[in-house]
Amino acid sequence: MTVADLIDTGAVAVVLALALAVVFALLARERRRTRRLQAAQVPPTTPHVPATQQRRAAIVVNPTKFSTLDEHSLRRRQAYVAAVFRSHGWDDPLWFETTPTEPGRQQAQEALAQGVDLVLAAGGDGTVRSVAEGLAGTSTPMGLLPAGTGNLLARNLDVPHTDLAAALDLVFSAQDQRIDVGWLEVDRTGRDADPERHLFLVMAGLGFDAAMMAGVEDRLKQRLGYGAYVVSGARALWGPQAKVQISVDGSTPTPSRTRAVIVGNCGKLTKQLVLMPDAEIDDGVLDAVVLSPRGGIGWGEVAWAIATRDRRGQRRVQHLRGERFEVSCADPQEVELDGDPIGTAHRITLTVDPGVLLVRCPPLR
Ligand SMILES: Nc1ncnc2c1ncn2[C@@H]1O[C@H](COP(=O)(O)OP(=O)(O)OP(=O)(O)O)[C@@H](O)[C@H]1O
Repeated sequence: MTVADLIDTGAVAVVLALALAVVFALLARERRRTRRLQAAQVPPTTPHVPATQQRRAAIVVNPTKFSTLDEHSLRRRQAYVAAVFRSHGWDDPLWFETTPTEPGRQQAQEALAQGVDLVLAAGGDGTVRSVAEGLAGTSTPMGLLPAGTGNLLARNLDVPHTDLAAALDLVFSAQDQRIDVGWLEVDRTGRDADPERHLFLVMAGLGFDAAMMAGVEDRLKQRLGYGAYVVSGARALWGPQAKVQISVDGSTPTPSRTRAVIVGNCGKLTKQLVLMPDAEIDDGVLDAVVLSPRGGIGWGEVAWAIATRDRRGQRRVQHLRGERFEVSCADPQEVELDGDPIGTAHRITLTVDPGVLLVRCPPLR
């Protein structure tokens, strides 16, 4: 064996050793995590609370968000959640499953009819939004057990979105906060006599961001999680500008050529990425951002304005505030509701309903 062969063999051995070290470190971390989770899933002891004083929660679950769990793991998780409620002196929760046509509102209303003290939405932002439709205007609070990809409301309210035990802890330690809800009216043809009306909690809008959401394929979302939005966003960046007219609180519509009009009840996309730095979920107004980049440099300016949380706005990024936004467009544009694409429309109207939803979450500020 020559010296070169020895060096080659040595280098291969070092690389293999490093690769093995990484694999073992990852396995050890995974084992520690599993042990921690199993420890956390030991049912805690139950205090005695007379049955007549016991409170009860309902949990509205989107089963598609747990489809990777087998029947046994699903039952174990349900048993763990019930044990946590009992350990706090609550009755076993009532469980409701969503369906494609009844994604949460009806289940929340059924839970209300049964007199529950709290309704937890266990799913993504679509489930949360629909449960909120059932609870808005009532005195029953909504809690979150986030199980989606974006979990935008949970991120905005600082509710843990990757740790079931921490999200459950919050149910028993946090206070109820009043938040605003937004309403989106969708006129698909520009002449709809009876436009669809949807509640939103985070943001709704049309253009680039909606096209990006519409472009996220479910398979990619399962494989890449949040990364799927990045892939779709990269594809949607190069679409044409849309001719829109924007009216705020009844003002004369202002024409503009834009890539996106996004109206927010709150403004965070992730902890670091804040699209509307002034948006507060309990201030009784909506914030909006109008993005009008042209070409790569324009997108660079938009990215810089968002990354630096620029509040003043500039020619490519305009910030607006108001209680009622009307946006109409010459050609139909993709519309998005809390991160979910809902098809195209010629005109959307967005309004705010201040403080009508109680949410159990950390203090808002
Ligand atoms: N039992 C069910 N079977 C199939 N689809 C369902 C069922 N229940 C609800 N859905 C659909 O799930 C969607 C709502 O999903 P959800 O909001 O929980 O996650 P998401 O919006 O996909 O979240 P994310 O994008 O963050 O993962 C709705 O389109 C609803 O019709």
